[in-house]
Amino acid sequence: METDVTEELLLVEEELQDVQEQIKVLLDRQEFLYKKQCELKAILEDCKEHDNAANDSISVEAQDWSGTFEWDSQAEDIRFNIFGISSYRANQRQIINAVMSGRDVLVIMAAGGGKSLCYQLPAILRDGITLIISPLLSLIQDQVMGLMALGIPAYMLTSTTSKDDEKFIYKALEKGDGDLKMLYVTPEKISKSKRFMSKLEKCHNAGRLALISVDEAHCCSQWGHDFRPDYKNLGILKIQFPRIPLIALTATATYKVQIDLMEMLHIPKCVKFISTVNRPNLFYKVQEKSSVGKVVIEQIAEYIRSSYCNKESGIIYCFSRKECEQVSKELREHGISADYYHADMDAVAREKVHLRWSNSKLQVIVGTVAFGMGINKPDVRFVIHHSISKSMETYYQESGRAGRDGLPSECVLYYKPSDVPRQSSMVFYENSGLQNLYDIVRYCQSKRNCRRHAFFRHFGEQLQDCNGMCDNCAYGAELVEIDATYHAKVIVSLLKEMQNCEQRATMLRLVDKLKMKMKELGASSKAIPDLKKEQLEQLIIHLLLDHVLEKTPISEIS
Ligand SMILES: Nc1ncnc2c1ncn2[C@@H]1O[C@H](COP(=O)(O)OP(=O)(O)OP(=O)(O)O)[C@@H](O)[C@H]1O
Repeated sequence: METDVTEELLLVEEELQDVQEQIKVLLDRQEFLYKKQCELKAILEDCKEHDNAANDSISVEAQDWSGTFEWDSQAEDIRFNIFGISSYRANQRQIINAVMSGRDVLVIMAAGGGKSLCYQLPAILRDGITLIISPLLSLIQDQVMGLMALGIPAYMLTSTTSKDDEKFIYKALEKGDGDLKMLYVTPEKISKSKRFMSKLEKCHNAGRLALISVDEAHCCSQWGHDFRPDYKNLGILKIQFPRIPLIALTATATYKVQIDLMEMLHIPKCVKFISTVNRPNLFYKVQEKSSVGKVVIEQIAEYIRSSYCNKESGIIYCFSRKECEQVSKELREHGISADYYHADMDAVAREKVHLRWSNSKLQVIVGTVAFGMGINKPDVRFVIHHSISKSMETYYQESGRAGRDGLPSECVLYYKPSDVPRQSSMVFYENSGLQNLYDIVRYCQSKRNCRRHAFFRHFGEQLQDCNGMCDNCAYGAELVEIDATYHAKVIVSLLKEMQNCEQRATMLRLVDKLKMKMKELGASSKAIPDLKKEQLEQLIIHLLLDHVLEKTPISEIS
C-alpha cells in the first residue's frame, strides 16, 4: 500500500514539475507577446501619423516652390545686400516663395535653422506692414534691435514702447504715414487691446497689411510644451483678415500639435514645410545619477572642468528653484563659474544673470524651465539635465539650446529612477502628462536603442543615421543580462497587496518592502540574484512602463 502511494506521489510530483515548466514557457511567451503588442501598437500609431502627414502634404508636393518666380532677383538682392546671407538654407527659399504667393504657411524648422528670414525677407519684399506676434519681450527686443541695425524700419508695440514711438506706430497703421515695415507685438496685444485692433483694421482696410507672422506657434496648443493662453485668441487674425497670408513658425510640433495649431489659427489649407528635427552636431548621452547629491555635483563639476577647460558656455537644467540655487552654489564651491536663474527672482536680477552668461562672463547658468524661449546664444557647448525632463518634447527643446552655431556640443541627462515619481506628481493633471513623461523615461532606461532614433520616432520622422553621436551608438554599452522574473513577481504581488489595503506605493516604500519580502521568502537560498537598490528601482520602472501603460490591471499581471 505504502509503495503504491509513494509511486503515485512521484507521478504527481513529476506531472507538477511538468506543469510548472509549461507555465514558465507560457509566462515567457506571454511576456514576449506583451512586448511585441506594445511595439506593434507604437509602429501602427507611427504609420497612421505618417499616412495622415503624407495626405496633408499633398498640396506641398503638388506645387513646386523651388521653381522660378517673378520676385526671384529682388529676393536674392535683399538676402545678400540687406541680410548679408550668401545662400539659402534648406527650405528657406521655398517658404519665402509660398508666402510671396499669398499662401498660409506652417514652418517647422529646428532651433537655429533660420526661421526669421522666412518672414523677414517677404516682409521687405511685400508692400505694406508685416505684423509679427512673438511670445516674449526679450525675443522681440533682440529682433527689433537686429533689424534696426540692418537699416530695416522695425518697431515693437509693448509696455516698454515710448509714447513717441507709439504715436508714430499708430499713425503709420491708421494713415500710412512714416516708414514702418515690421511691427512686433506680444499675443496679449491682439487679445486685449481694442485700440490696437481697431488701428490694425484700418491698416488692413486701406490695403496696407502685408503679412502676419506667428512666431513660436506651438504656444497655441495645449498639447505643446509652452502653452500660452493668449495664443489661443490669435485665431481672430485669420477671421478678420482672411486674405492676408499668415505664416506660423516653430522649432517643434508633433503631428497632434500641428493639427491643433492649424485649427486654432484657422489655416486648414496651409502649405506645410517640415524640416528634420535632427541636430547632427549634438551628442546625446544619459548618465547614471548617483543617489547621493554631492556625488552628482562632483561628477558634473569634473565633467565641466575636464571637457570645457576654456570656460565654454553651458546650461544646467534643474527640477526646482531650490535645487537650482543649491546646484549653482555647490558648483561654485568646486570652482565652476555658475549662477542660477528661476521664476522666483525679479526681472532685473534674472536679466543680469542672463546678460553675464550671454557675454560669457559666467560659464554656467543653472536654471529651471523658466530659462526657456529667447535664449539666442549660439555657442552653448553643453546642456546638462540634473533631473529628467517632463517629456521628450521639452527635453528636445531644452537640450537643443546647445550648438545653435552648428559646432559639436553635448547634451547629458543625469537619470535615476527615483526622480520619476517626483516628476509624475507634477505632470499628473496635465493632458497626456504621464504618457509624455513615460516616453522620456523609456529614453533614459534604454541601454541599447539609439537616442536620436527616439526623437525621430517621437516626432514621426523617418529614421536617419546617428553617426555615433549618442552614447548607445558610440560606446555600445556592455550589458549583463540578469533574470529578474522572481523579483518582478514579488513586486507585482506586493503592489496587489498595497492596492488591496489602499496603501500608497512610493518608490522608497516599495523597495523596502521588496527587500523585506525577499528575505522572508528566503530568496538568497534559492540562488536568486541579489539586486542593488538602483537595479530594483529600474525594474519597478520597467514594470510600470510595460504593464501599467498597457493598462493591464495589477490583478491581471502574473
Ligand atoms: N541661409 C542662411 N545662411 C547663413 N546663416 C543664416 C541663414 N539663415 C539664417 N541664418 C543665421 O542663422 C542664425 C539663426 O537664425 P534664426 O534666429 O532665424 O533661427 P531660428 O530658426 O529662429 O532659431 P530658434 O528657433 O532657435 O530661434 C541667425 O544668426 C541667422 O542670421
